[in-house]
Amino acid sequence: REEEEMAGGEEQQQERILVSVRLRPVNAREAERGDGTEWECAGPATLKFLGTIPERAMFPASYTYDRVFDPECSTRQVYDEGAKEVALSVLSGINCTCQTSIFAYGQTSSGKTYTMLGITEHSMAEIYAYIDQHPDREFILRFSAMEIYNEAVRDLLSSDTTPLRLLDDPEKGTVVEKLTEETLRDKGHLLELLAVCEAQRQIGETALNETSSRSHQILRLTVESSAKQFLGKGNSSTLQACVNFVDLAGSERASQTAASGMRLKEGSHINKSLLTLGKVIRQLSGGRNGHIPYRDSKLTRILQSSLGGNARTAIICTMSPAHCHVEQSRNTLLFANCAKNVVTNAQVNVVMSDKALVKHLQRELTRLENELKFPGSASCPTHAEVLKEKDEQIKKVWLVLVNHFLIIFTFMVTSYIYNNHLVLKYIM
Ligand SMILES: Nc1ncnc2c1ncn2[C@@H]1O[C@H](COP(=O)(O)OP(=O)(O)OP(=O)(O)O)[C@@H](O)[C@H]1O
Repeated sequence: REEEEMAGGEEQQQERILVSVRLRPVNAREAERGDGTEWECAGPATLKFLGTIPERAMFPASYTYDRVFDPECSTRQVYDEGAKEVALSVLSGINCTCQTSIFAYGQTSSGKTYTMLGITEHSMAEIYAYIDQHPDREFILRFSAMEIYNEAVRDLLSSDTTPLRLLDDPEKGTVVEKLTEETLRDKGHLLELLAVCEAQRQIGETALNETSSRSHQILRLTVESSAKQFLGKGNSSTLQACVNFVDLAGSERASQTAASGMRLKEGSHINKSLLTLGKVIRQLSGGRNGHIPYRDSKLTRILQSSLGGNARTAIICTMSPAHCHVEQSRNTLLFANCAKNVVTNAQVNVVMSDKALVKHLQRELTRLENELKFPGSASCPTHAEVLKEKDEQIKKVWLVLVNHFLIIFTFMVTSYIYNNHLVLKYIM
């Protein structure tokens, strides 16, 4: 029955990016400097600028998002109210050709990694809990991980540090060539791989953060599921989806991070790609007119489908409440303001086998023929009208049946041509 309900396949839902802001507590360094708190949460969705500096008077006094979290909020609460809905949509078949993504964005030392670690853990735990509660379905989970360090893409599940190339695939968009994809045995296996990623990621010390992430990290979990009772019978359909957990490197001021040499170079790459991300978001928030500069950075190329189009996305913007970071915090909020105006279209997709589709249509035909033979209800005015209506319905079903045969045939011919002749373009 579940398989039957899935017939028809695709449904579009227009929605906005879910945007929340998390204030972290003042840290020891900021407290030592005697830096006061410049921001407070005035309700569940409003952030207030306390405006203690006269020259900041032109800043907006308050900002509204889907949710704001004060320094006392736990990561669990941030997950529940700012990410869970998006993360778990991976289980309802939001299409894999679109991207379900959760981003952490903010200046260096504002709490992105702290937040994303928790969000990833909670999401994975709930995905596995869901799998345990659905023994009637067969799940296949695959995991991959990459980082973008100094504009080079690196596989975090491989010890080979050779930069990976980006390819333009006509169907999937930008794909990372030769990226390792592990099929997960169980939750323990996933935790092992997460630990490998943590160990492999580029971390460095700056004046603002002892363990500053020097790269953008993208963890990707792909979930495929089918109903067990239909498996191997040729009439099964598969739900496919994937979710990205994106921990961006933080924007930074060289004067504040006291960066020089290697750290300075890293900082300039980070700022450049974040600038492109900002431009893309700004352009998208204006209704996607004109050129959108996705190709100006590896980050925006890889995340293109998460940002516009066929996507479901949550962004958690992290902020320090301290006085010394007001300028950077304001930039973060400007980014958040643009992000909340970006509209995406999530498609719920079911990959249905040809046989399943034909069977479904045949069953519908039989049902209509039976209704015609045994008109059970007296609600129709005349027998002739009933017959005419049923005739029309049968014609329609036949038309749909013929159409689907044509689509399947065209698809098979196109696949044949594609497999034999089409070569992906290689573009770095
Ligand atoms: N909400 C929070 N509650 C308590 N501690 C936090 C919170 N957010 C961040 N921290 C602490 O602040 C420090 C910096 O956090 P984190 O490394 O997550 O920042 P970041 O934004 O990822 O920085 P970078 O961009 O430099 O990598 C860490 O020691 C972290 O434990």
